Amino acid sequence: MDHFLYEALPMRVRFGDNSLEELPAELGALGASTALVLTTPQQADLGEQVNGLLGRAGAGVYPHAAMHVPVATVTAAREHAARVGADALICAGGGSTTGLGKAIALDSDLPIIAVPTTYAGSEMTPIWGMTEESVKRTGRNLRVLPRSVVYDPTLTVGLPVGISVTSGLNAVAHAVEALYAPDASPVLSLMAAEGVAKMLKALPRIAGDPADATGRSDALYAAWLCGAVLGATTMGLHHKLCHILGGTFDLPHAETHAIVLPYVMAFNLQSSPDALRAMEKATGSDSPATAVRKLERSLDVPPSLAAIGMPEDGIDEVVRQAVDAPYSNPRPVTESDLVGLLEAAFCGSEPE
Ligand SMILES: NC(=O)C1=CN([C@@H]2O[C@H](COP(=O)(O)OP(=O)(O)OC[C@H]3O[C@@H](n4cnc5c(N)ncnc54)[C@H](O)[C@@H]3O)[C@@H](O)[C@H]2O)C=CC1
Ligand SMILES: O=C(O)/C=C\C(=O)CC(=O)O
Repeated sequence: MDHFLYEALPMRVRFGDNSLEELPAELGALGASTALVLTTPQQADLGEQVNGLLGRAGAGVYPHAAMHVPVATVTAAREHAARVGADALICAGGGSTTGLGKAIALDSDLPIIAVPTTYAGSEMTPIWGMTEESVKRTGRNLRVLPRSVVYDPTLTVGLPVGISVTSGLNAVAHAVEALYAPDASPVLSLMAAEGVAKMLKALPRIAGDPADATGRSDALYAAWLCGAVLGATTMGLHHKLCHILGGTFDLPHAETHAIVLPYVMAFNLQSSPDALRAMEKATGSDSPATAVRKLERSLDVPPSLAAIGMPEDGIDEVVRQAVDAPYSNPRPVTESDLVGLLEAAFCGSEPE
């Protein structure tokens, strides 16, 4: 057995269809009396539903969460939470909504209950992120870790197939990087491999029928596993590139992850035999990067970074930022490696 350190994160999870109804009990378990519900503008109706469920404990809905957590949005949200006297936050939505709650909690210590409706996995991590002047900063702090997570697969049925697929691949990316992280451990690797296998099986089911109950439940369970391993390990090259791409060009988070993933897998897995073996098993292929890319093409994931709006002359800037402040990685990364990888992802050529 390897030598490793495993640190469990303190958190409660409720999982299952209609578990949203158990939200008031979760708020009670926190000892909170007034919760502000955060959503994106697109999910304001869900916010109203959640606020209604809370009865007198509902402090209203703040429907202004935005992708990549702009600092100006955080400042306004913090002021609003203080104004309404909230002593807890409910984040009902995807990673953007959880991210806004975390940014508020970073300064205020307000406890968070997350009700995830995508597969991003932020609800399982102490990682926060904020974007200012086109630069995304991230950090880790246990203050932002949700105290409780309510996973209700019925809330994901309306997630459009396109976002379901790319969000699921965002989750897979967390697991891939956890498999070769410097702080990987056997327990986390089991969770990561199971998360990948379950997610890759669930996505075609969801694409075939967005209301498929097994597909939705398995995908959300996989998202939990993948988010948990992201929260417990150090991110590598893949996440670094996606954070730069998202922050610098305001590219959509999940699509960016989905597009970049097979290229980083092709680059990194050969340097980590254990991760390679786990991914071969999880994908059922002796070429996991090709298998993931093939699945993406069959599920209509945008084929390239160019297709989601990255400017071609942006590659140099991404390389500069990635070299300036690298994340840990199993394989040493040179500038010319990065240029090659980004050019391939930009054009959508086959990952080598
Ligand atoms: N800190 C962390 O550990 C992590 C943070 N993130 C952050 O999360 C953000 C991206 O989150 P995502 O979940 O990919 O996207 P998102 O939260 O921006 O959601 C994408 C869109 O889908 C809508 N939506 C969400 N769930 C829906 C549902 N069930 N039905 C219909 N519409 C729905 C949202 O309202 C939004 O318009 C990024 O800022 C990223 O950095 C992502 C992963 C981990
Ligand atoms: O890139 C990811 O999916 C994981 C972490 C983050 O997005 C960090 C953040 O909250 O910005």
